[in-house]
Amino acid sequence: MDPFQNSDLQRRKFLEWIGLSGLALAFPAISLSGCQSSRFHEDEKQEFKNVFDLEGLSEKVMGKDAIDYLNGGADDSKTVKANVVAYQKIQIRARRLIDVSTISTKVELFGQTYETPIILSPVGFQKFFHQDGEVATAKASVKKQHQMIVSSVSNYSVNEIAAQSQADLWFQLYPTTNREVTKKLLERAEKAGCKVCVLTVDTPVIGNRERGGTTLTKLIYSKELKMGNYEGILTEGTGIDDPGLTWEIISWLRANCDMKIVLKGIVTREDATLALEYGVDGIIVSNHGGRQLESLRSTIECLPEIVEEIKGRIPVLIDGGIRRGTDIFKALAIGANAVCIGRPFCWGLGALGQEGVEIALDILKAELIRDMQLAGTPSIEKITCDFVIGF
Ligand SMILES: Cc1cc2nc3c(=O)[nH]c(=O)nc-3n(C[C@H](O)[C@H](O)[C@H](O)COP(=O)(O)O)c2cc1C
Ligand SMILES: CC(C)CC(=O)C(=O)O
Repeated sequence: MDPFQNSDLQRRKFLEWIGLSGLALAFPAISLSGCQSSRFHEDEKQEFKNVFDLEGLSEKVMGKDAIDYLNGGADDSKTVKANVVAYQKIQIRARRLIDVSTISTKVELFGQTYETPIILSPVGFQKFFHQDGEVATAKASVKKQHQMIVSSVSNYSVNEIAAQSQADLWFQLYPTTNREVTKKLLERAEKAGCKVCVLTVDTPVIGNRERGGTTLTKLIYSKELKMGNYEGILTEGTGIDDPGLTWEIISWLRANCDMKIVLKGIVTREDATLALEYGVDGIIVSNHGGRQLESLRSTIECLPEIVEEIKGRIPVLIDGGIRRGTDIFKALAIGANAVCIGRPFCWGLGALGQEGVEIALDILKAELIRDMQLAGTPSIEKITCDFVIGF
């Protein structure tokens, strides 16, 4: 496994891939070497029509282990596919002759206004995709004004990411089997300025990642790709997933941190009810991008019963399979307050570092805005269930 990407190779492969290898000579200023400083010629950016173009490039420049780890799911990846396919079954009901000359994508979550409803899901080990890892992602999220959620198993620590990017981050927590260690993780996140703790509840054990083989285990024990948040605190025998976790964790978190608590991984009405009873601040409808339990429903199929149960009392977010502006539109119409994306921004990161993440975010936001114009919904609040059918 070679975790560190060769930037010159990325540049050469990129130019070959888009059939512009001549540009290397014609535009010496267009450089991929040292991805942090690379800037793309506008014409080159046009080559990325959608996030799948970034996926294509990421497959050319990342190693096989990294691609398998990123794109793989549990067992036969049926739920990975279901997440994507389910959006195609839903259709949009557009309204006509509505002034869409100005579009607002602003949303309010946890008492704060966000420029867009598109949030970056927590994704671990981002240095495996690009040497600048989570710092590149965070810089792109700041520049493009999207919220980023930092994974517990990030390579850069939450503190390093915040310091290098000036981002206001949310922190995703995998509680360890040792509460003293978990407490220190929370302290680190709060010190880095995080106001929201996203507690992932779908990982009592790690799913059967057949496609990636032993890659995830190697990542967890890698000396080169260390897990920054655990530096100096992970004690011998402490598990980073806790099969003994129960709803009791919510009151423990309340007692041990001041962050808002958002549950990530809710897929049923019953657990939405319990989330309300335990007083969490929000939920993310998620099946971990199909990486944990195989044969779960797609998340967009889970959303209606959860929205019905929550009745607007706390924000409901969703992730899994979102690849197009129309997918975002459909999720918002069915009742999500915001959406999160995982693999699409990682394709950008793997392909081009920070610039690639920016391109992925630009593409999805531009698609959403155009779709809102075409559907006749000038603001996010206008996107209601009257605008979709077939869910
Ligand atoms: C490579 C990879 C690593 C992930 N790491 C984490 C993680 O550390 N914590 C977590 O809660 N979810 C993690 N997830 C799940 C994502 O947060 C998210 O739920 C999922 O990627 C959404 O589906 P999508 O990739 O189809 O957009 C990971 C997903 C991927 C693809
Ligand atoms: C299970 C974690 C260690 C990483 C993760 O969330 C993932 O690979 O999906």
